[in-house]
Amino acid sequence: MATEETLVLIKPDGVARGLTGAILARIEAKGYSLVDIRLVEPDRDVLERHYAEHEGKPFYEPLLDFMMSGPSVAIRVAGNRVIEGFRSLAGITDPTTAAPGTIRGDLGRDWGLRVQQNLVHGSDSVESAARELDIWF
Ligand SMILES: Nc1ncnc2c1ncn2[C@@H]1O[C@@H]2COP(=O)(O)O[C@H]2[C@H]1O
Repeated sequence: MATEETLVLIKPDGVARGLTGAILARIEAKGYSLVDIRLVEPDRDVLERHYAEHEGKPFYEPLLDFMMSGPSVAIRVAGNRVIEGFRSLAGITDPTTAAPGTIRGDLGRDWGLRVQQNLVHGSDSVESAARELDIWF
């Protein structure tokens, strides 16, 4: 089976809180490879493409504002079954109830804002990974 690739984003909250190193360490400790990495300040066009499926949802505009509030780190990560593996490592969307042991469960919480600041993003399928890697790299 060909090695899979996924897009991981360390979102502005993770970068601003100085958690980039801790999050990268978890990805590496799990045994995945960092293939490419860049610090990005995405414009609205990039985010509209990335979050197209969420357009019209109540959190859409707050989400785009949040994602433009500071730099993110975009990482191309490779490994066998890395798409589901990273999502397991990240934990569920809501950082308050994400399981301890996961990135969101250990390092995140709800700050009472209109958007869930949940530290990381990981592609959810082979198709999404290809599409998102093309947007960010
Ligand atoms: N119900 C929600 N309320 C606020 N923000 C949300 C909600 N659901 C998803 N999000 C945010 O929208 C993002 C969409 O995908 P992400 O994996 O980047 O992480 C999600 C959260 O940051």
